[in-house]
Amino acid sequence: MAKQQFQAESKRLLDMMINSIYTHREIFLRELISNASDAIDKRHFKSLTDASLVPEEGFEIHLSADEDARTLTISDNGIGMTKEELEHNLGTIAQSGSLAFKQENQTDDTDIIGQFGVGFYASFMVASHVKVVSKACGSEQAYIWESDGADGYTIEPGEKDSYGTDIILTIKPDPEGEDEDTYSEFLQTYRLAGLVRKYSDYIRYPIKMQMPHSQEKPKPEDAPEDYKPEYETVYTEDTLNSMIPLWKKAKKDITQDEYDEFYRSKFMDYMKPLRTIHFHNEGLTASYDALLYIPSQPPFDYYSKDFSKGLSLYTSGVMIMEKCADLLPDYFGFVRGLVDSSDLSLNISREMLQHDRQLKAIAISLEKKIRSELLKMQKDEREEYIKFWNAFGYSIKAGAYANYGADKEKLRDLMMFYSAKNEKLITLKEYREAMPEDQEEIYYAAGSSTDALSKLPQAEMVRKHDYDILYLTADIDEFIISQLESQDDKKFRSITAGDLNLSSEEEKKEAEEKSTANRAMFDAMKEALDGKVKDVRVSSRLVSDPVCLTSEGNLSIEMERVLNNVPNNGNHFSAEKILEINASHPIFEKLIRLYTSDPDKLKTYAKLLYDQAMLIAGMPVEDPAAFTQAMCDLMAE
Ligand SMILES: Nc1ncnc2c1ncn2[C@@H]1O[C@H](COP(=O)(O)OP(=O)(O)OP(=O)(O)O)[C@@H](O)[C@H]1O
Repeated sequence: MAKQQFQAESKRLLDMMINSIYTHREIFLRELISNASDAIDKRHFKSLTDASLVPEEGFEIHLSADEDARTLTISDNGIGMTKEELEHNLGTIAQSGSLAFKQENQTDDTDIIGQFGVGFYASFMVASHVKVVSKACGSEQAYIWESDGADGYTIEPGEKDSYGTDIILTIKPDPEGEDEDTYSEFLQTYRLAGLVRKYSDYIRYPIKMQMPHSQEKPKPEDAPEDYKPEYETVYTEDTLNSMIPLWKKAKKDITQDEYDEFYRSKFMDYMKPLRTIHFHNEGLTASYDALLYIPSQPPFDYYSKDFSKGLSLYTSGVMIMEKCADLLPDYFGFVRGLVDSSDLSLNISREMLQHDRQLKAIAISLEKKIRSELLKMQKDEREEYIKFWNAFGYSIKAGAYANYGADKEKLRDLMMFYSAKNEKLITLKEYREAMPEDQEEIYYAAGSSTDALSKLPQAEMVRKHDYDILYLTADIDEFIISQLESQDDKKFRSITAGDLNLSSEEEKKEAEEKSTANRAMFDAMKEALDGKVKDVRVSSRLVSDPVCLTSEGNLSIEMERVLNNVPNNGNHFSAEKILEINASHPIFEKLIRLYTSDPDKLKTYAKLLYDQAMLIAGMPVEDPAAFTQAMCDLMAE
């Protein structure tokens, strides 16, 4: 048969595949074994309705290596491939028959691994020639697919006794002159057995291979007195994988490396997980094993609507749902892993599962466990927890804010905010516990960065009292804080809103008197600001800075900025702003003088002071050109 060309894109892909997708060429074996396991899963699935498809010998995968011929064969008694399937699945890279099978059969009732349609081609990283002999279940005829790599493949009729597939790799010759990085290792039984244990230990079907063992020869009857035992190599067919899924093994028998490797291969993450949570739960409605991971970073689409959360759901080691969303609340949507419960019926349909009482009970206990593990991490491994918080804190905060704060109490203790005093993230409880006796409220300031917030004029008075301030730098923070209202009886209070009650009665009285005495001047300034502020007055909170903006009412200046920045938002939000002037700053005397001598200039001063206060508050100046012009005019005087 004439050689067929891979599709043009496939050629390029194949080249990429061989040279760049995988860093370790040894993973070709994992890919081929996964394919074999998928193929058996498919036959297994079909055999549920057609008993004739159950193989007499049982489902199994076989490996055999021939060092002389330099061939490695991976055989399975799975579903096999027809001529068309060989053409379609192996002639087009990125064509996954396994994905199609799942879609056609509308089933998740299998543990099928393949989905991308690229794994098979990893063979070419180690093989110069690949031969696939396959006989599809129910077919009379077997077919042979052969290829040397990028220049194409052939398909011819062939001979095969039983259903299934043999993949025969001709292992590349070792490069001359190099003693490392050889290919021959992939012909050595111990190396192959090691790879199976490393990558494919949890494959549910036995992976068998003839393994050499050294055995003492029987002692001859006429053995001399000084007879020394002799040994010979015998071969036995061994099962290489433990088959017990990783999560079914005892925790003490699993190393962190094994957990990590399982995570990486199952969830396609090249980073190690931040935390592994493996536990068994005995429940009233359902008992289960769970193996959960907290990734070290969010997947690229985590904060988009394309992301779908969920845990794999197994019943007795068989996956019945790849991503069961109901097992995780949205705010813990970053958790990856699986749950295995033999209490769920195998025949249960997906629709039924979604409303299942057992499933709900599992979800509730999973949530509790995740929360308590996170709190444990927060307490005992703060550094790790900060990593977690930086990666997924937004998810927790959004969860606390969603649904009018329905879940906020569950999430409160997990939250962290930046403490000005400690110069690091702390919990609300920690803030509360460290509060001095005389501190009435929990202070916070919201803005774009901790640096900008530390320079807020309003912060000086709070710091003078030696009170801590939480710097809220994420857009959502202030909304959450207002939803949380208080922490252990102490209310949250923005340092830029309302009266902080931090000045003495005397100071307050003095400020009020000065405001009243200069009412006419302040009204003139307010008028010059044309509705931008609700009032101009003498400040009782400023220490050395000349001006600041504060707000009254529920909307803060920072909230105004956040809300107005929401795209396609038809409304314009406006906080009730107060321009506060420091009466002990020389500018105050100047304003008084201008009020009588040059009322027009007072207007310019009012606008400039307002713009400056806006800038300090991290807000844009409305008319930068006018602002600059007024500044320059003043400078030129
Ligand atoms: N041993 C096999 N028996 C039956 N079909 C197979 C076998 N190996 C591969 N196939 C078919 O070839 C397809 C392509 O395999 P390939 O390994 O390239 O991709 P995949 O397994 O679908 O996805 P992934 O890239 O995620 O592993 C599979 O989906 C499957 O339909």
